Amino acid sequence: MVILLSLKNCFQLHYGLKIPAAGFRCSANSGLIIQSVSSDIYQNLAVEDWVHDNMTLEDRHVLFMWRNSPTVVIGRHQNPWQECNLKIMREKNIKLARRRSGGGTVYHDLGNINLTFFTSKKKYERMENLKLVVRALKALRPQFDVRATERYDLLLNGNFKISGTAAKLGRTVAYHHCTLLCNADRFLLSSVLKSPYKGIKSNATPSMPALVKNLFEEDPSLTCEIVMDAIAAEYARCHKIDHCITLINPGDETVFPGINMKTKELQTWDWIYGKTPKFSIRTCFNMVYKQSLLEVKVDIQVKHGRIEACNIDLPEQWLPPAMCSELEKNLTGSKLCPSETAALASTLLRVCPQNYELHSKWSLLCETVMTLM
Ligand SMILES: Nc1ncnc2c1ncn2[C@@H]1O[C@H](COP(=O)(O)OC(=O)CCCC[C@@H]2CCSS2)[C@@H](O)[C@H]1O
Repeated sequence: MVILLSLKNCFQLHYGLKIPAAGFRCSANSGLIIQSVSSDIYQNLAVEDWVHDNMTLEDRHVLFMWRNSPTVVIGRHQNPWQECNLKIMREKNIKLARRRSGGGTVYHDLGNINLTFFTSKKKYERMENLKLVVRALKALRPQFDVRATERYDLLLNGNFKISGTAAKLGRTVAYHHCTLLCNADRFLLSSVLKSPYKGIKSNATPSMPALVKNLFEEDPSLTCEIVMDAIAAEYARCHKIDHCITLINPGDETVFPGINMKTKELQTWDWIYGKTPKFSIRTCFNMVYKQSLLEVKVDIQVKHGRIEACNIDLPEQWLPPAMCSELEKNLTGSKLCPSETAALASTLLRVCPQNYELHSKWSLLCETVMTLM
């Protein structure tokens, strides 16, 4: 059963909020199932942050179900340049988000369900949650062969990953969240989760690529709504609560005071790219200029997503060293970001000697450096 309640009523009736909420009353009911009406990753991750930061969950638990428009979600300590193809993502309008939990990189679209299990830190139990999902799927289709692994993935037919897990343990509240691949675009998934950038050295958490499959490849008659309803039913049965899904709007400040600030923070360049652990790129390009081939070596140190040091090595007779140093100097301190580099390159071109050949060589060099971003 799905009901559209204002969460103000719902949370205020059922939950202890740390922040004061007018008319707050706490009922004996100990569990709640909510589903987001938004398919925006930043808003949905903000709901997780909000519940984590504002709710006291002693003896209470919440299941949050949510789906997103096409997005790549990296773990808290990951490097997006190392994990995904940022160029394809920009071309195809696929968002990039950094979540607060650790672990690897996954692809989301409306064919992927996300489940967040909130509990007190004491009651946090990833395997129990995954078993609940397995039971729900078995209740729907008893023939499904879905099992949880030691690393908390769900595998279909023993080989194919359909779910990945990550978690965040706060001081008192914890959450375990996982994906469930139902009918996501597998072609996009594999093309965006391949990094084209070579020569990256970093201590960032690497992902563990796996063979994936969609659950609906086993039974195309299923829909995400049917699956979410089955999971809600099993959650309700286990926690002895009503099988009722409360729809929430993560943009509603009257229900989630302060949530829009959280959403904004998750959208910032400084959070998504700037939180990348320090890394270096050492690579070599072959540039073609007037039918001749020349080699460029690039060595870049990146800290907080910004170029901390940069060395570009190319034949002196091709470009005056002073111009090359000018580019290095200007790149230092700037974001590892193609639009910032493009703006910087066009400013530099305006002040560079009015010589057609030098202009085109410098443009080519800037474009080449931008392919790293
Ligand atoms: N949506 C989805 N579901 C399952 N597996 C996926 C998915 N997308 C990619 N993959 C596969 O998992 C590996 C990465 O596995 P790895 O084990 O490195 O990482 C994870 O599983 C992280 C799960 C995070 C879950 C959060 C829940 C809500 S927000 S994101 C990737 O290379 C693909 O092979």
